[in-house]
Amino acid sequence: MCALKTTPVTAELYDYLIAHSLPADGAQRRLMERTARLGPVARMQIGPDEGAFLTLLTRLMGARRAIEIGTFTGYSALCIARGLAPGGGLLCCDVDKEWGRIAREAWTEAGVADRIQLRLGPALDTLRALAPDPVVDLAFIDADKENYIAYYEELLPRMRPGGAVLADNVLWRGHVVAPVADTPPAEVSAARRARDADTRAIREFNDHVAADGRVEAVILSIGDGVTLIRKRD
Ligand SMILES: C[S@@+](CC[C@H](N)C(=O)[O-])C[C@H]1O[C@@H](n2cnc3c(N)ncnc32)[C@H](O)[C@@H]1O
Repeated sequence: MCALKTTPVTAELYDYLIAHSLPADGAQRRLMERTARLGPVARMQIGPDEGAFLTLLTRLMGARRAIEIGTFTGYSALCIARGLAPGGGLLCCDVDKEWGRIAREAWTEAGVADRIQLRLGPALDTLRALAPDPVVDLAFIDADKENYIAYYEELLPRMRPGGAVLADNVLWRGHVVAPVADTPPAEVSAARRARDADTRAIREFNDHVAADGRVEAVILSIGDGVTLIRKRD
């Protein structure tokens, strides 16, 4: 085991790091408030710290072509769009029309709607329909966990050398290191079975990326864990 060098984040420390990071603008704050009113499902939205990270990384890379898998009400997309180079564009993939409506309203309010295209439908279909050319600068995977490897395998050939794929929830609230039964007892609830299936999918994804010689990657303990994956030159 390695010596633990990561500072555990308390609620107070979390507020502190948000207060000392690139602040959310008015449109981003209003979208977070609008999403919070949806109830427990709002948990799916990334936090403002991860949002600031997405904006800065997009800007640092000078990204012009970006893809997002899993858009929900549009917050992470807004963060990426905010960092795009002039003339850049973001293709968003999701299946939910109502959340897409909220996202489009927020993007319009933020003045970035002209940079974002939302495709409603299974993201794998959307990705497979894209040209195979390696032109994408940045991709963000944050949708159904069982398809993470499939999304990654569709995205990677389309990334430019040096391009970055980011994957969210790779620590899965710590379940990646918790025991998961391969054949759960009959009394285990459907919710628990779904969570275990997602845990297995995330573990397989993490193993897949770590063993992939085409890329170099680091897992960052931001939010629920984000892997930053760079396609080798
Ligand atoms: C965790 S949420 C995304 C949160 C978003 N990135 C944010 O920070 O606000 C996951 C999203 O993936 C979408 N999703 C689930 N399965 C999908 C699929 N097969 N194709 C496209 N989107 C899917 C869901 O509708 C949901 O909006």
